[in-house]
Amino acid sequence: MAARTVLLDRMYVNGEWVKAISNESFAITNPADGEHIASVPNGDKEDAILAVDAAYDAFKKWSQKTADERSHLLRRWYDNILDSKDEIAEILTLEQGKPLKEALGEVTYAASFIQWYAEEAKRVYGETIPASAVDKRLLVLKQPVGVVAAITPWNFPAAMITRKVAPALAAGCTVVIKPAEQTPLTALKLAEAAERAGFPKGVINIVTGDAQEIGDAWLKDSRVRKITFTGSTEVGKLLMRGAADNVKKVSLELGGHAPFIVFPDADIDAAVQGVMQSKFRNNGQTCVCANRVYVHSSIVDEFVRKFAEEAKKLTVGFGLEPETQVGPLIDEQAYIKVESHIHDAVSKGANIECGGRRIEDLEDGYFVEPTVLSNVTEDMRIMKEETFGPVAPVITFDDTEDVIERANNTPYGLAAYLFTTNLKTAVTVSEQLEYGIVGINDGLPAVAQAPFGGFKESGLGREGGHHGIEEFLEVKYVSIKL
Ligand SMILES: NC(=O)C1=CN([C@@H]2O[C@H](COP(=O)(O)OP(=O)(O)OC[C@H]3O[C@@H](n4cnc5c(N)ncnc54)[C@H](OP(=O)(O)O)[C@@H]3O)[C@@H](O)[C@H]2O)C=CC1
Ligand SMILES: O=C(O)CCCC(=O)O
Repeated sequence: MAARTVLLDRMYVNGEWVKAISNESFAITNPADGEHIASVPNGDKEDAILAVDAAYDAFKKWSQKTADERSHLLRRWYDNILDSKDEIAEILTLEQGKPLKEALGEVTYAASFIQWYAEEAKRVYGETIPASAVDKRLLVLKQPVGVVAAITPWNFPAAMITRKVAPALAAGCTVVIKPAEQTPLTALKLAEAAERAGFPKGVINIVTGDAQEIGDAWLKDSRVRKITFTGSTEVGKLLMRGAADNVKKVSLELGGHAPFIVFPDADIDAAVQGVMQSKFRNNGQTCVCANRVYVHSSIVDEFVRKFAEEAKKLTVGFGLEPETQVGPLIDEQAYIKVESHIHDAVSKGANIECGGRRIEDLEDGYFVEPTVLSNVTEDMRIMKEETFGPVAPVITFDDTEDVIERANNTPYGLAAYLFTTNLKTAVTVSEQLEYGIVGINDGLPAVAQAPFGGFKESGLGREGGHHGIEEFLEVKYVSIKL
């Protein structure tokens, strides 16, 4: 495919498009073919601090604006993103690899958070509490926490930003953002759309560059009052430890290891459709995607046959080609993990029902055939670790209590799925799963108006819905003596 160059070589700080103070930059490449598509500033500690200076200054006025004023700007940002959605989606595909149709879906999904929080900005209600003295009045006010630092991953370069930034801005906070090194261009396009909407300078700032330097600078800066992060559990823990030094608030959306359970009474075709959506969305590089497929032994043969038939039909290729349904993995590291999970499973007795190999014709990127494994056992690595790739291990169960225990036997607790036509099974099993999100006969549960987040080591706090804005609000109690 012909090389494409994108002209986005500055980052956005204090309402200006700037280079790094060091004047250094780093290259962004297309994961499909390794082509250079842009260079962006390699920001460091100094750039990170300048961004906080800007956000801290802007906070004074932004937090004093009426909810209507903030709502109006958010709404304009939403409109601008939708007006540019084709351009943003194309850049997203170029830097991230996902098929253009999925990229367009992500841009629309990303915009939906801005639309939702443009409305929710107007519903930050306080409380009055009955006093125990006639001459007292007790009030509870909700106030913005202050400057928020958002650190985001490469798998959803648009939605993971808006899901954090829209509620923060709606609450009256200002933000400094560090996008993933692989996918800063989508973030910069979002900033362009925000600039056109007319946000005051310093309200939204994006610093591209060295993760550790920028992250450390923000952790140490006591003016940053909240860290909100999506990414690996390892980095999430590191940020949580760092945030302890000046007791910042923390929201973490970390790894997952979702069980997908198919009961004997399930509609098998619906379950196959659900697992296809859940497993192969973004090539399996999604923290909520099915990572372990538990199927009742009485229906496993039919399920595996139909699942493998559907997986084989998927067209793998370059995201900008219209027929593509599955793109490349993000990088070599991702491929090494996926390959090792397949290899380990096969060496311990798993059968490859379809896929299982890298696509050699597309050797400039890491393209892996959509893979379904059967005859899987609990001792395989894929049953314990997040794969982040297009591999579905199918394992059998016979007993409901046993499958619940196995599904819960993990440090993760983000999303779980169950397919059944029995109402009692649906209700009782969903209640017992130790997960923040449960899809019942639904492989795609996430929407802007619902809370997204995990139990256990999958994270802290919730994004989306009215819960999402609370993460950016302090509670102030005011006692008035008359
Ligand atoms: N929950 C989820 O949605 C995601 C889960 N993952 C999981 O994590 C694995 C590794 O992916 P990876 O991209 O390395 O995830 P990381 O957690 O390393 O990256 C996520 C974000 O954190 C930043 N970051 C990395 N190190 C630091 C640090 N010391 N201080 C501050 N910020 C930091 C990254 O910056 P930079 O890119 O510049 O390094 C990026 O912006 C995946 O295979 C997957 O299992 C990954 C992405 C998303
Ligand atoms: O992998 C992630 O963290 C993004 C989840 C995408 C979604 O909102 O479903």
